[in-house]
Formats: sequence, C-alpha cells, structure tokens
Amino acid sequence: MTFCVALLGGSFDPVHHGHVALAALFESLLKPDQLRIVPAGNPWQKSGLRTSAGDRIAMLELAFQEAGLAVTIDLQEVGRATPTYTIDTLRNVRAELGPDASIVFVLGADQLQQLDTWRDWRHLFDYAHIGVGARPGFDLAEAALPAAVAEELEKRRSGIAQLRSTPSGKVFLAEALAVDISATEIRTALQRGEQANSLISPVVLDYIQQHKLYKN
Ligand SMILES: Nc1ncnc2c1ncn2[C@@H]1O[C@H](COP(=O)(O)OP(=O)(O)OP(=O)(O)O)[C@@H](O)[C@H]1O
Ligand SMILES: O=C(O)c1ccc[n+]([C@@H]2O[C@H](COP(=O)([O-])O)[C@@H](O)[C@H]2O)c1
Repeated sequence: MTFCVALLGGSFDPVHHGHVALAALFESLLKPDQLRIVPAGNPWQKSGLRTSAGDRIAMLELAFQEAGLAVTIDLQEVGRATPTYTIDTLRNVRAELGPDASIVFVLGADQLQQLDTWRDWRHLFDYAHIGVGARPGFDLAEAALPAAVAEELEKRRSGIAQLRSTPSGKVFLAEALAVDISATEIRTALQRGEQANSLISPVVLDYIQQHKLYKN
C-alpha cells in the first residue's frame, strides 16, 4: 500500500478543539502512516503571533496527547527564518519521502477560500494533495470560492481513496466537520478573563494559566 503522510499546518496560537477535530477526521479517513502537525514559524498573512514557538509546540503536544492521537510535530517551519510558505514545506517533504508517497496537506474551509493568495499556490498540487475540512461560516460551494480556486477544484476534486493511493494533485472536501471555534475567539476570551473551557483542552488551558499566556 502507498506510504501516506497527512500534514496539518497552522499557527496554533493556541491549538483548540477545531484543530484536533480536523486532524482526527483526516486520520480516520486516510489512515495515514504518519500524521504530522506543522506549526508555522512566520505566518506572513497574520498580524503576528502572541506566543513563542516553544509554547505553541508544548500546547500541541499536550492537546494531541490528551486526544489520544499519535502525531509527529514537524519543526521545519519554526526553524526557518523566512516567511512561512507551504510550498517550501511540501517541497521538503516530497524530497524526503520520494515521488511515490501520498502527501496530503490538510486545511480548513477558510484557507481554501483564500488559497489563491498563497505563494505559488498552483504548484502546491505538484507536491501534495489538499484535504479540506468544512468550517462554520466558510462556504465550500464552488460559487463561494474565488474563480481560480473553483476552477482548480473542479479539475482536481476526488474521493479519499484516490488521495490515499496516488502521490499528489487532488482535492478532497470533508463536508461533515462543524466545529465553530477559532483561536481568535479564545485569545479574546482569555484576555478578558472569561472562560474558554468549552473551546480548548483542559491541559492546554492549564498550560496557558501556568505560563500566563494571552493575558494582554
Ligand atoms: N474550527 C475549525 N474547523 C475547521 N478547520 C479549522 C478550524 N480552526 C482552524 N482550522 C484550520 O486549521 C488550520 C490552522 O488554523 P489556525 O491555527 O490559523 O487557527 P484559527 O482558529 O483559524 O486561528 P485565528 O483565529 O488566529 O485565525 C487552518 O487550515 C484552519 O483553516
Ligand atoms: O504558503 C503560503 O503562502 C500560505 C499562506 C497562508 C497560510 N499558509 C499555511 O496555511 C496553514 C494555516 O494557516 P493559518 O494562517 O490559518 O494558521 C499554515 O500551515 C500556514 O503556513 C500558507
């Protein structure tokens, strides 16, 4: 069977139930040989990170351990000084795994809606498949996507078995996911001293409190 690696990239500032649900969904759909979480070093489209790479990695380890999901934290992006471009990451992973492995880069519907703003976005498909999870408030319908993204989607849309058995170039939409949580909402709640218990794992919340993160 084709060797398969699924990658979930993100700022994870902080990691929350939406990220864990997205990773768990693709773990159960693809049954990859490896599930990698890739914290971004310099997410160039965001206005800045609120916590260090060390804190974000520690929170990721706690959250996925508590969820019982075996993951590898891929440190390549936090080790790069340049803006975080997924194309660089996928090029590296392809070079590492060779031409035959199935590589699936997982993202949420909000990112699909702006995929055409990513560096060299059409070339992402040369290196990997894209697996998209639905997200409340972000429409996955082709009519709601930028025309260029809808065009690629129409050409590339496939079933999960095709992603699992081929190296790259296809898109799978997982429409069943519906977790209405964002890291922005969590940061805002914590800054106001409000509860975030239903949004985030208790072990991550303990870590945030112990390290006095997101206080101002
Ligand atoms: N609730 C969610 N449902 C589905 N996908 C999600 C959800 N939250 C985040 N994602 C996806 O996880 C990846 C990493 O997201 P990120 O770390 O930016 O979290 P975020 O909640 O979107 O953060 P912020 O509110 O700071 O923008 C992205 O591909 C994003 O689309
Ligand atoms: O490559 C790009 O230009 C690019 C632009 C925006 C986002 N991304 C990646 O998309 C993933 C989710 O990003 P974010 O901002 O929602 O945390 C993360 O791995 C980012 O590095 C990548």
